[in-house]
Amino acid sequence: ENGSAAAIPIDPRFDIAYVTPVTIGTPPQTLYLDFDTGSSDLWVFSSHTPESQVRGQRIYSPEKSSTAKLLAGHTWSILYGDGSGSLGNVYTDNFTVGGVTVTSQAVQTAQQVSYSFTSQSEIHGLVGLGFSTLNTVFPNGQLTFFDNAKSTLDSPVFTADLKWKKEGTYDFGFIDETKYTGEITYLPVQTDPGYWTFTSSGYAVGDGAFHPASIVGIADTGTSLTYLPAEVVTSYWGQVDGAVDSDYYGGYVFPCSSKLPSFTFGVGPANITIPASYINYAQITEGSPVCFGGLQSSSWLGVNIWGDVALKAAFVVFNGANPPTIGWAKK
Ligand SMILES: O=C(Cc1ccccc1)Nn1cnc2ccccc21
Repeated sequence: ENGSAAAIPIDPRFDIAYVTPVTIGTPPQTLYLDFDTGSSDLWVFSSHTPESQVRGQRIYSPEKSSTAKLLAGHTWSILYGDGSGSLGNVYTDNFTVGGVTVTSQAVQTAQQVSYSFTSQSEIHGLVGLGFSTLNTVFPNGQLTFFDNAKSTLDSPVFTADLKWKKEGTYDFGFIDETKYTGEITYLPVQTDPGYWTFTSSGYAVGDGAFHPASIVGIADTGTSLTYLPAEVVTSYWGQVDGAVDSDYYGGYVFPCSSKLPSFTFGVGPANITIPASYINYAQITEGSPVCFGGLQSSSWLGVNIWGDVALKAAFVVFNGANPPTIGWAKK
């Protein structure tokens, strides 16, 4: 059975993250979760999360679900690249998103969450859509929702149609031709260690010359911004008067009044252009004349990340066939 679900920005001012409604258990408990191709744990705020760490989030209570089963002796603990993290124990239960149901999905219940999760009341947990090799459940790693659902889908794919400051969609099992223009360019995916890793064929700043290059990076719906090699972001921000890479603000900032160039990245023989407006990410604080860039250096990360700033400029196909591929189309 195929499905389609909304990807809703959690903040109307800028696209920090997107959440998608899911139901867990019997009777169904509805939570809004961050679908994240950059990790592979499905975890939720729960009745096991200390009240001091819950601030407005909806919680999953397995004890109120007649279909919940404790996965005895299993625990999990995850640390994300931005330093946030969570840990807890594991149940299996019915899990439905956009009409696609997995009857025995591993649902990781949080017994601890870091402050950055406590502080974001609109995110009630995560659904990892990376490869299941990254799952942190011990002693037996669990399968992602997509890996469990794959065999019931018409096609082993899901697509991301994220939008700038608007609601987009995740589709499961089919490719909606009305959501993109032209052709989809498919690229090989490196599945080790478990991210959707692909190689971009280069970049251009604004209307400037295209620079052929091999930029290996991950397509990560769980990361807000896009982090690329220093030489790429330096040539981009070099075109913006007053832009500086600020230690104080932790990245490239620029005068909000600046006219930014667009940014184009190669996908095989094709390319995707990120409009300047997506790269004018946000004012440092409400009303500030200083703005934070959506394109940042990856040099301190050790990995290039095509986050939401890039993904929302395209229609992206995550093809879970063997071998997996990733498809990019304009829209
Ligand atoms: O952890 C990262 C990569 C990152 C972002 C920003 C700075 C350094 C590294 N993204 N991510 C992917 N899924 C996530 C889930 C929660 C938090 C971050 C998440």
